[in-house]
Amino acid sequence: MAIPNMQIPSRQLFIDGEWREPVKKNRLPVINPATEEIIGYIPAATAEDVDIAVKAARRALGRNGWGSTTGAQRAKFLRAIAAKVLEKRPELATLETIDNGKPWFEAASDIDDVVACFEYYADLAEALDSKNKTEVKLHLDSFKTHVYKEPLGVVGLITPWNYPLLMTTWKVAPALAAGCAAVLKPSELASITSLELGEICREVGLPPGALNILTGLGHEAGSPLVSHPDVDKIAFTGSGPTGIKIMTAAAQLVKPVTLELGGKSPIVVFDDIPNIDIAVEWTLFGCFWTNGQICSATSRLIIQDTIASQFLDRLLEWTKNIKISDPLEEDCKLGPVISRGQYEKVLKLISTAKNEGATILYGGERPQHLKKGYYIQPTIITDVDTSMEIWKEEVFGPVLCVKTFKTEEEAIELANDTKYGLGAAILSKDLDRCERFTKAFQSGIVWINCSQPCFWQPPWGGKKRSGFGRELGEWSLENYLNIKQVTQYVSDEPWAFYKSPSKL
Ligand SMILES: NC(=O)c1ccc[n+]([C@@H]2O[C@H](COP(=O)([O-])OP(=O)(O)OC[C@H]3O[C@@H](n4cnc5c(N)ncnc54)[C@H](O)[C@@H]3O)[C@@H](O)[C@H]2O)c1
Ligand SMILES: NCCCC=O
Ligand code: NA
Repeated sequence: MAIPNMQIPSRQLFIDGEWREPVKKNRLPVINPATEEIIGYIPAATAEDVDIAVKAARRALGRNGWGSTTGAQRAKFLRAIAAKVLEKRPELATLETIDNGKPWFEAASDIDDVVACFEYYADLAEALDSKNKTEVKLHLDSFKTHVYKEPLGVVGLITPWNYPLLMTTWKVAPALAAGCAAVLKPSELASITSLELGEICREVGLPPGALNILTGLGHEAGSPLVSHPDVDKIAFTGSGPTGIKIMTAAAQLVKPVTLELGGKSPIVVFDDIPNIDIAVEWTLFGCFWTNGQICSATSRLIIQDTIASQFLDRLLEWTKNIKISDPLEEDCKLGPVISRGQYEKVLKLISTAKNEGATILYGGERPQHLKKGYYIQPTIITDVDTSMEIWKEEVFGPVLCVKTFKTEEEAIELANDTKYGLGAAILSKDLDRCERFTKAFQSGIVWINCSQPCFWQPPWGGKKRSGFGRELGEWSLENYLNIKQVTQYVSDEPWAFYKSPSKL
């Protein structure tokens, strides 16, 4: 398929179903990480815009628009959004690529997941109609109790830059399916496709205020959204430090949050793997996909010592074969990281690893053939000690660190030697061993004989410093529902707790 060339559309904030200029009229530059050039501007929302958007969301819940829809009616809008996204797939993929830097074919695949997600939550929205009032059997006949599942209210959705439209969809689709009204604040480093979702919602006639999109800086737009007294919940995906700020601010209002944070996930490889090339490819994919900017990246390779030398030799051959290029080029498999800040952060982590005594087995620098753009070679670091920063800290770039082990106990200890708990992978022919590791891994996600495949039906999330709450599947719908107990006294007899005055 020919990759379309695109200029990024000039958009405003999307509030109450229309495009509106920010109150302070500020805008932020959009930078293409492959060229370091400014390719456009996005509106910069501030607290004043947040208040306007939250009021629009609240109105949407109250009037005969969004607030009184059935699940079946909401499903129609979600399916219409899915159809429009599919129609615009090539253009959205190109916009994603020039804004985020991921290879075009990866961006296109993300768009496919966006379509599937909206369709999936349309089905769940429809099913909700028969589940939003269910009886709970009691031990007494004098009462009848029902449980109502109703929209939680106005929800604030704050998303990162690594899968811009997909992370937006992971929140917007279930929130709308549940009947909430949403205010979305995408990352200022990659907001373009989220704004295009606003245009798609406008084109399909989503009732005004159901979805509002505010682009802008975290402290100028995200923070006021978290602290706004008329926002009922915050769903956040991003870094640990920001998650702590958000949780602290939300706590002042006893506001519920879900936090999908960072990770430093392990991939444990045993010497009984039936095919070394298959294992090597999963190891590469687990760390270098999405230009290495994956929350669940298995960025710590823990390899059995009996196979380590042979495995690393093969890993090197595969790594040298990765095509690093402008992400709009066919067959690009590694593009630039998102920004100059991320580029410098990743290189600093690599240089610290070297200074602490680790060996840069491969990579660690800008590719020679790419003089512009935030490109970093896929990097493999060995002779790593568990005290080193490279072992402990999330890089969020194409950097794999390696340690060997002799016994299962040692492998499990190394795997769990992290403050995070998002994903974990094990490659072994012995499925009983894989079951033992599945139980031993301190994580929310386990991959067996693979790494990273991510589907919209099962739950996604972690534990420890990777946050809490689960997205995707039916779990995500629950994030946006209020569970209400309704108990009715159905007896004609007096309650008779107090003596009736007539009997005194
Ligand atoms: N667990 C997951 O599913 C998942 C997915 C993607 C990324 N991440 C994590 O996100 C990090 C990288 O993403 P990032 O750089 O965009 O994270 P980030 O924390 O810098 O920003 C995430 C979002 O939060 C906003 N924000 C920043 N400060 C804020 C504040 N004080 N109040 C409210 N909002 C604020 C930003 O504008 C952005 O929209 C990595 O640590 C990665 O592991 C996790
Ligand atoms: N494959 C989706 C991973 C989300 C975190 O980065
Ligand atoms: Na960008």
